[in-house]
Amino acid sequence: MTLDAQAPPPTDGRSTFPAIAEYAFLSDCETNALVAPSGAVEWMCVPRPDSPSVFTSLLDRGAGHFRVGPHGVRVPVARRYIPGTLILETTWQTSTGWLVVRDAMVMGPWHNLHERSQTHRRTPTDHDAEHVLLRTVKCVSGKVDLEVVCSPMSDYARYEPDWEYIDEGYSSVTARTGDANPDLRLSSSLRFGLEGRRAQARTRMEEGDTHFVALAWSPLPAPTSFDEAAEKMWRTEQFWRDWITQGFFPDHPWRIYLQRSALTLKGLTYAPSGALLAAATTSLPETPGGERNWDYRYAWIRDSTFALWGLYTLGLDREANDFFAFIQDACQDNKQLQIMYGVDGEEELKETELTHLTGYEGAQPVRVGNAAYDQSQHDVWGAVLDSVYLHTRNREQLPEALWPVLKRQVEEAAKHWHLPDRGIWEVRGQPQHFTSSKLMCWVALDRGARLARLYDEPDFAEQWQKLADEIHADICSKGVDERGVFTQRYGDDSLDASLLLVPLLRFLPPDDERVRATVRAIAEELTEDGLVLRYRTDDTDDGMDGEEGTFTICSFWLVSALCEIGEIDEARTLCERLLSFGSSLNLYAEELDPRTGRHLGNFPQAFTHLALINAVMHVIRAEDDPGDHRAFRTPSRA
Ligand SMILES: OC[C@H]1O[C@H](O[C@H]2O[C@H](CO)[C@@H](O)[C@H](O)[C@H]2O)[C@H](O)[C@@H](O)[C@@H]1O
Repeated sequence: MTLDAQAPPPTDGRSTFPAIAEYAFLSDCETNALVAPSGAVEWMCVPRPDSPSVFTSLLDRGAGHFRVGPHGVRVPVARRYIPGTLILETTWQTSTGWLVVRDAMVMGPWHNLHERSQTHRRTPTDHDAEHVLLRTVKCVSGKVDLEVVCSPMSDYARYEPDWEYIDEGYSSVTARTGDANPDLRLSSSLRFGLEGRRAQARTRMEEGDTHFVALAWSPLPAPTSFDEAAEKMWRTEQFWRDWITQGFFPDHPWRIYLQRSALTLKGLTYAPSGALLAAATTSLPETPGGERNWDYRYAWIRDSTFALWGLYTLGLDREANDFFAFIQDACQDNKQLQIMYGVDGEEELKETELTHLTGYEGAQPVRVGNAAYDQSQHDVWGAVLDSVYLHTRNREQLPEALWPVLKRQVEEAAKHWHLPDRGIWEVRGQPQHFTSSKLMCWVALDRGARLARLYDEPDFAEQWQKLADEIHADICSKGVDERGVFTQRYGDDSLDASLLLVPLLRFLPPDDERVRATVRAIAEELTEDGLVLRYRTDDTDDGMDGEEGTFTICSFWLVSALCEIGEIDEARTLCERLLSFGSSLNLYAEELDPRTGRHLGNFPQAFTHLALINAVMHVIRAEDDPGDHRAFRTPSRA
């Protein structure tokens, strides 16, 4: 694809792509966007987060962007989120003045007042996405030349939209985007010129001047004046602050990391259905220039239920209701639970390659869809059962309509636990007897039996408990090597970081020698510069070539597991190090290169943020109660 002149290419061999961790994440809990430090939105998919993208510079420098910033300056002096929100504030200094830009995806009041929503399946709340990306600008000192360039390319940059003016003036324009995306409407206090595939505006701002630019993709009204824009920005700020205020955050220097992770997880929800996305992007490479590039814009049962665990730990439990309703929808008419779905419950996520895109720094292929959707992964039933048990026990309230669905999941685990599968890491090699898959089947039977007791079904409770004990014994005899370390798969001594879940899911108590041996072996033998790999790619047939970075969820799991076995100082040191690797906005991708600190893989990733919450809370609670380092129990794991 030809380079769109969004920035002159560097002449010194540097990448033209921002580092993955430099992107800011915006969301309205319906769709999301990534903003580069230059002020360019380089990734946005509308109307859904898994729709074709309309700005795709993230994956190809010539594939569309939307920039608001000063003319001639590409690097801001500061970027931050307005505290407690997903509103980005970028401060610019030029040779003549200072400019502050705020970016948000607008949240407004519930708007389906006279007719019901076509998209929302969950119980209406007081708020709803307004389908507007809003950018407000203020010159705070001197004079600054402001530049706006909106250059969308719809359908993953396969289609160049036509721009046209909406009325007699210059301030409202529409991009006709073809069939794959809704038309885009741009309204502003500025005057647009239409130049080929771009709508652009330029003006000289003086101290105290304000402007706004709003990009809308639905018939909902966008602001028509700066005052209206400021009011929408304020409402959005209130929405996020009200949400975060429902949580419990310890008075601790690490509070900001917890809040940012919670906000990121909330931003990865898809409110209309209750789904949670694994990440906002597709195909950000796990290996620089490599082929381990996947589409994460879907709802994995595993990632989602773990995310609910993270939110729950902070007292944020309302998202669970919507997700359980999503699962109930997915299983209606006795359908089998899949390991993942589209955000509106789509069952088929056919994987294809977008060969017209260069890929991030040349990493190909760029994939959309995910062929893992029809894999058998035997952790799925335990993930759901554990999540429901966690919420049920502590609310003392049983989700009755869900009980028949849950019973079926326990039965599935009972039927399949002894068979090989693709495992928690979704390997594309041959199915194996993965120990962590069997561990999660034990979780399904164990939590199923506990729930059956709560539902007063003693026969099921007894039958499931018996099988849980059998699986437990099987794992302890075949999934442990002669050193007493839990191994990746039966009959093989390879290590796997998913076995850090053994203490976290209460399979064995933390003072069991096998737990200590496993945690120590992973800490010492499955790390690169102290950060944890999922597994060694040379002893695991995952169907791919090349190496991968350290998997950050696993590094945070190690922090939690070290706390469990009483190694609090080591846990704190590792946690501090991991927190220092966060982006300047405290966001995380899937993986880290421990030598360079470079983030790799999709971004921002729910897995990493949910594990950060659990790790940080483990350390904080262990510090609060030094006499009993094992005082912390995740709520369901007593
Ligand atoms: O390792 C190959 C697999 O990588 C992806 O899976 C990973 O991401 C999922 C979503 O966060 C997560 O649930 C899983 O545990 C991870 O291994 C990819 O989605 C797969 O298609 C691919 O086979």
